[in-house]
Amino acid sequence: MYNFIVNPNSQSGNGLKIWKKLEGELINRNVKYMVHFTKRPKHASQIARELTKDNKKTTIIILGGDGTTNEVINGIENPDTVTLGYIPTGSCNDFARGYGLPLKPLDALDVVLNNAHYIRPVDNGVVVTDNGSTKFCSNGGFGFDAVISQKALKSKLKKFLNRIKLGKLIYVFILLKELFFYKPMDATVTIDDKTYLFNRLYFVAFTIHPYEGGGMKICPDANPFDQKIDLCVVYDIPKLKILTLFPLIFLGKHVNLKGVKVFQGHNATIKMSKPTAVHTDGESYGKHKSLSLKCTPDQVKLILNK
Ligand SMILES: Nc1ncnc2c1ncn2[C@@H]1O[C@H](COP(=O)(O)OP(=O)(O)OP(=O)(O)O)[C@@H](O)[C@H]1O
Repeated sequence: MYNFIVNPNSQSGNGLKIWKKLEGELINRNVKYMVHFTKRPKHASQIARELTKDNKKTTIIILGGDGTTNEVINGIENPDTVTLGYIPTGSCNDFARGYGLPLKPLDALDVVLNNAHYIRPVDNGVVVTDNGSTKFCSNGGFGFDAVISQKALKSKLKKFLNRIKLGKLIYVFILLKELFFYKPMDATVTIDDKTYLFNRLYFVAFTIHPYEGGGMKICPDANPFDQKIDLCVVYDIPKLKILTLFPLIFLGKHVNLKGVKVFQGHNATIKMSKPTAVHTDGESYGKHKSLSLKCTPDQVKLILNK
């Protein structure tokens, strides 16, 4: 039996339309399922908690964007009893990209339902701050990239752009506006006991798989099965050069440029000279001065395309 957690509001309301199409397919194929609609932010965590609290084997299929996937991961009580499937209906869908899953919902449903798939334990990260911790399944950011993501979440323009299937453009608009005001800061980054000092740091992106922000290969060599966190630090670059950097990130060609450093490790600690924005999977995690990162030892299993 499949438990579908559906965010009808993903991609600014398209989630519901997509679910209706998929539900027709489930009925045609005589598939046994239950559907649980999310009714508000964080509700996906609550649903996932309810579905997994009794330690029985459960299959959960997420229909939503990266934010919904983050909420489900954070709600699951006993990760090793859970098999996850994923139908991307968000505006970024980096989780699907990171695991080579189809971006078209009907094709993604096919991966879940057909026997031509395999199931593998996958990495999830955890961010620990002074105020608590949260898990992430794709990526996060500390600094300027988190400012962009937090502003995008509040943007009314995002809704409009999603409606005309250009949701990703919002990040370009906000980048251009916020870059003008952003003040880079000093920071230290410690990876597996080695500490690096950065001046004029813009942001540290941290990832499980290569993708962030709707297809940017921010850490091209990240491997979602290696129990390591990958980091990309951007620092000490003139602001105008940052603009030329972003198109290169889509191709993963930024990593050897001056002002960009990529790292990989089991543990990382980042300390900023002042509190700054944090995002996890595109969702806001407030402002912090320091945080630590690692992969969770307990892994969920994910249905993957052969
Ligand atoms: N019924 C609902 N009404 C309003 N918001 C909801 C509802 N259900 C979930 N949400 C919120 O919707 C937000 C966006 O969801 P999600 O990230 O899945 O889609 P997206 O923003 O379109 O995709 P992406 O993260 O890939 O850009 C999440 O923060 C979630 O908490």
